[in-house]
Amino acid sequence: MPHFIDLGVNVDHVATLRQARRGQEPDPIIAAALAEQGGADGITFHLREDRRHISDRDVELFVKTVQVRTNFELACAADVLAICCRVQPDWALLVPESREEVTTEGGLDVAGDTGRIADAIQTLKDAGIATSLFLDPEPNQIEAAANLKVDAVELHTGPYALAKGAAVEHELGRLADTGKMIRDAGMRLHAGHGLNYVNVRPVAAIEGMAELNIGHSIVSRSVMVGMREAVAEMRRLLDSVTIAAG
Ligand SMILES: CC(=O)[C@@H](O)[C@H](O)COP(=O)(O)O
Ligand SMILES: NCC(=O)COP(=O)(O)O
Repeated sequence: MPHFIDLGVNVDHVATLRQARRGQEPDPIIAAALAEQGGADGITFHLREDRRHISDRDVELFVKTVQVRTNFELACAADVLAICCRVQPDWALLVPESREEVTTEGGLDVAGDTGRIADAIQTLKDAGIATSLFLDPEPNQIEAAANLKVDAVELHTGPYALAKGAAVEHELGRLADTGKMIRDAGMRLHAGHGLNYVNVRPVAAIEGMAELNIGHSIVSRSVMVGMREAVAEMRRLLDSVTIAAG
């Protein structure tokens, strides 16, 4: 059966460019509108504790202006959690954060959770926000997520994106195996991190893949061809996988 994959466009790094001069442009709000015109099914944004790119102002405006799904990425930090519950995005994706990291390095350790993640999930649920966890493709993590009854798991595709040679198939296998666990547990299967125009199709072809969240590669392409076209190119790639799946 063909499956139609939602494309979530992460506009964090439009804000990275803006923050390089601490100015007003480029504006991620405008980028999000152009991404929608290019075919985005959702807009993803990560309000980090250090506010290195997306700002509180951006988040307030996204939820007022984005016409497709809003996906608010955050760590289990009380202040950001409170902002998320107040602005009411459609989705919240809990991710790990450390100040020293260049970008997200691994998935949440929900299997080793001492209650902090569970409490954050309940807070989000009480606020009526759909919940997703950013996890490594590890069976114990998926089992722990299923026990917490989250709406989706976003598999961390970073190791796949960095893999070379035979390791690529191994990483794809990990994603497919844990992807089946996620679907069997009744959760939506999402994936993201490090996906680009070259490596995306095998991940998109994983059975039951419902959504891919892609940011850095689309923003990078948009510097050359514009955001609308960069998103449209990625949209065409994902649709070609659906057609091939027939
Ligand atoms: C969880 C993930 O892979 C990204 O959505 C996250 O936003 C990466 O952090 P930066 O956007 O700060 O690189
Ligand atoms: N959750 C992954 C995401 O939103 C985008 O990650 P990347 O494509 O910027 O690596």
